[in-house]
Amino acid sequence: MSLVNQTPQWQALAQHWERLQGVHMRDLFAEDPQRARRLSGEVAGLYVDYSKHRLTGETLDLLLGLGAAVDLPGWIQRMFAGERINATEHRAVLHVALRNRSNRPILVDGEDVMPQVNAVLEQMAELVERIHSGQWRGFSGEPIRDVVNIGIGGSNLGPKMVCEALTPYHREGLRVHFVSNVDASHIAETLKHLDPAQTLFIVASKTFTTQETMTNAHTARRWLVEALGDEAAVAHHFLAVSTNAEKVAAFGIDTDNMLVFWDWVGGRYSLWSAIGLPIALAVGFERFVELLEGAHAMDEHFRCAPLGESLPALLGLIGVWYTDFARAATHALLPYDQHLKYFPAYFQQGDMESNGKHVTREGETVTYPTGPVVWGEPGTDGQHAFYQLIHQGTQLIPADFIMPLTSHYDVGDHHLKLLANCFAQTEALMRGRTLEEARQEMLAAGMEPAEAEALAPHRQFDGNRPTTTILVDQVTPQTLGALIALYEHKIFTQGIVWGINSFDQWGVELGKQLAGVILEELTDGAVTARHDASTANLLERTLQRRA
Ligand SMILES: O=P(O)(O)OC[C@H]1O[C@](O)(CO)[C@@H](O)[C@@H]1O
Repeated sequence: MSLVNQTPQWQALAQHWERLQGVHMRDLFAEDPQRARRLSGEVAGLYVDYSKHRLTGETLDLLLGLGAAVDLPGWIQRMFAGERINATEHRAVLHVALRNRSNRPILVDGEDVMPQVNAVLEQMAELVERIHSGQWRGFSGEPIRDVVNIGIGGSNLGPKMVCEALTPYHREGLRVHFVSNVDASHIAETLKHLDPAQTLFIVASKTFTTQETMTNAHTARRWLVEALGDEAAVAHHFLAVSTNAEKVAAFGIDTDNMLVFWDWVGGRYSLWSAIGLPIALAVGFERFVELLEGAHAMDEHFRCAPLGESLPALLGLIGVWYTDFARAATHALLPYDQHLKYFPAYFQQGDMESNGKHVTREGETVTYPTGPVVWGEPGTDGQHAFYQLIHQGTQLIPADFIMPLTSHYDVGDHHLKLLANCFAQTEALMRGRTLEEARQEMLAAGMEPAEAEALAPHRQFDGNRPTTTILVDQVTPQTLGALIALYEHKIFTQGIVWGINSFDQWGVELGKQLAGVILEELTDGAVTARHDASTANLLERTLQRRA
């Protein structure tokens, strides 16, 4: 296929944006009392309001036309059918199989993957039971009290985000920690408080070659063996989750203590696999299954709903509208739930590693923006930090507000205040405040007319700033599963529209390769490779100062 921006559907959207950019959402709401009802939907416990967007029925028709032009429905079917849609790595993309609670056969090269998926789930359930019940003993016979997940990127962010999000469901008696950074402070500070005799490490790495993870795993191993005085202790204190049995065995972890997953599970889509073991340990295996169920409900919606009713597809297409036509460079994720504090970081990897691509699947350079910069913080902290720019800055920042209607913490009127803030922000971002409104408010408060006149431009807000509001009754394993799957499929939708491969990550390779060369130089104390003048100078200076 040629570039998507050469299609008539794209051209029509570009012209449509020209016409629509002067239109204010206030007027769209005033013209259509049914707008909020029409532009919202409910799936798998999520209520999604996408009415506060700079779009009309015509915009949606054009966007859906674009989705049809790139054969989005066909690509969805290809993913669910186990086709090798990750062409640069010759892999299927089947995180949906990991949570396929219907057990419908999903074939890769003619083989149903569901029996393997179910076998690992059973293995996880048994392991969790053994650890929770105290049957699993450490080398000196003590039960496990602390679990340390050692992994990075997709082998860290997913389980860490979900464990934090489900804090109200945590079981007593077992603490789960995460170590990812190769910065020694991360592992040193984590281990400082732990008793080796009661600590279990999960070394989580799809490849089992990642420098940071292997370094941390070796440090943990040394710490354990030094404390317990015997290499044999490793078998009692280390589990591995990986696709690479050979490397696991080479590290010294008994492959009986290994949980597998498969090359058709992308790292950033792997929390549903055995990579989710820390989640099952933190909240119990039944809750982990509920998480899978929530995601499965969203998967079924994405697989079966017509594009015009598919919430992930609609959110994806609306995202394309802003990225490519309104030229918004970033997208904010703003969860109004303290325990969703890692949600933006999780989808930084999810979105930016997936859609931060500059060539199409066929290798042609794109001439339109692809994945936006994703960022965010929980409300209300964000309100007191960066919302100023979202309200009155010169950049257009579409933002998602994620709001549970009830809290797990019944404390005074905190939650009402949180709700009020969330709704107030989206209302203010949409409506803004005109110059005249700003003036009148100040005069009504008794301000001198001259001062009111001078201040009015500062207190005026354009509004017309787009937001999506996602409501859940409560953050539960099910609603969280559905929420994550919603975003995964949104990212998929956008990758298909942009014609890119959302499932490889070649962009992280070069840095890794160069780090290998530089590490050797730093270890040997001599700069021998060819570097640019800046890097060479920095390395020389580092070597001198550390000598
Ligand atoms: O699970 P692994 O193989 O250690 O990889 C960790 C992470 O590194 C990356 O390859 C990026 O460097 C991610 O895609 C992945 O999630």
